[in-house]
Parts: sequence; structure tokens; C-alpha cells
Amino acid sequence: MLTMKDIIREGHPTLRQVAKEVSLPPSAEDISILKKMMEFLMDSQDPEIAEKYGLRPGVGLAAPQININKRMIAVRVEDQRGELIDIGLFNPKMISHSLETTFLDNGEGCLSVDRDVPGIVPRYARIKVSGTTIDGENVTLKLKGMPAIVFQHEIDHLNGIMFYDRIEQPDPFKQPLPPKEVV
Ligand SMILES: O=CN(O)C[C@@H](CC1CCCC1)C(=O)N1NCCC[C@H]1C(=O)Nc1ccccn1
Ligand code: NI
Repeated sequence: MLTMKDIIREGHPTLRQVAKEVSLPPSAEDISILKKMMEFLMDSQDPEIAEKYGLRPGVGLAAPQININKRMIAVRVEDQRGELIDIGLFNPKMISHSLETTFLDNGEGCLSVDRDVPGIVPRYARIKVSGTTIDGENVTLKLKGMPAIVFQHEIDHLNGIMFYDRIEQPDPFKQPLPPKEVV
């Protein structure tokens, strides 16, 4: 099973690289890696297992965080209806997004960042993401709310972007402007 020692931390060069496309259909090895990433999220969200193995609870994980420079992400998070989104994707791609932006009131953290970095991290409020599932199925997901934020955080990792790169300086709490009303 993956544990925190498998997760690289800021300063490791892999976190700043652009990850490579996974060749499809996915190899048995790539499928195994993505399954382990999904299992990590499940384990990290189980209080007993997380406690036993010292896991920080995660709702998303990108392959570069376990030092694998491939375009693979895992997400396990509830949407606003309380529905669990539990998915692994090869080659996820944001194919469209709203003008409207949103952000987590308490800011964002990262399993690869062992410090608090306060500030507003602007994200698109609604996005469409395409990708290939573990079963080799091509899917397109329409996302909003927390799932949309998590997918954007993970896809950023595939492009070497950390959440704090998006915090406005010098005013970390400057509210992003609302899009101009289309008249
Ligand atoms: O790239 C992936 N990562 O770095 C793991 C991150 C991904 C999330 C950070 C913000 C959006 C995606 C992660 O899950 N965390 N970051 C560190 C603190 C714990 C945890 C977290 O935010 N948990 C959470 C948040 C809301 C509701 C429930 N749980
Ligand atoms: Ni992260």
C-alpha cells in the first residue's frame, strides 16, 4: 500500500515537471499504479487505517506526487449532493470551463506541502474533464463545487503547478473579480 513516505515533498524536481501522456490502452503497470493511488485515498479517509499508518487524509492524488511523471490522477470526494466521486483517470484534460470562479474559504493544502500557505486559490466554478478510466473507457465529466476544485488541483500537478502559485500576491486574500455580466 502507498503511505506518506511514498509522497514526495516540495523541492523535489518531479513536482515542477510536466508529466507525460500515458500510452493507451494502459499497461498492466500503469493500471496497478492508478489502483494504488485510488486505494491510498480510500485508506487515508478511513480513520483507523489513516491512524494506523499515519496517513494524511486526501481527496485527490496525482502520479507526480509519488514521483511518477505520468498523467494519471485519482479523486475521491463527495459532491454537494453527498454523492461519492471515486475515480482514477489516465490523461485527464480540462476541455472547457466557466468564466465564473470559486475558491475554498479555508484555502488549499497539499500532501506534498508540509506547511500552511494561507490565501485564496481561484478555481473555475464549473469544468468539463475528459480522460480514460482504469477500464479503458473514455469519459467526459461535468464538475462543479468541491469535485471541480479537486480535479483542477490534480491536473495542475500534472503541469508542475502548485496551489500556492495561484495565490494572488501581494494580497493573498484579494477576492477574484466576478465575470462581467453578459448583458
Ligand atoms: O494533490 C493532492 N493533494 O495534495 C491532496 C489534497 C488535495 C485537495 C487540496 C485542495 C483541493 C484538493 C488534499 O486532499 N488535502 N490537502 C492537504 C490537507 C488535507 C487534504 C484535504 O484538503 N482534504 C479535504 C479537503 C476538503 C474536504 C475534505 N478533505
Ligand atoms: Ni496536491
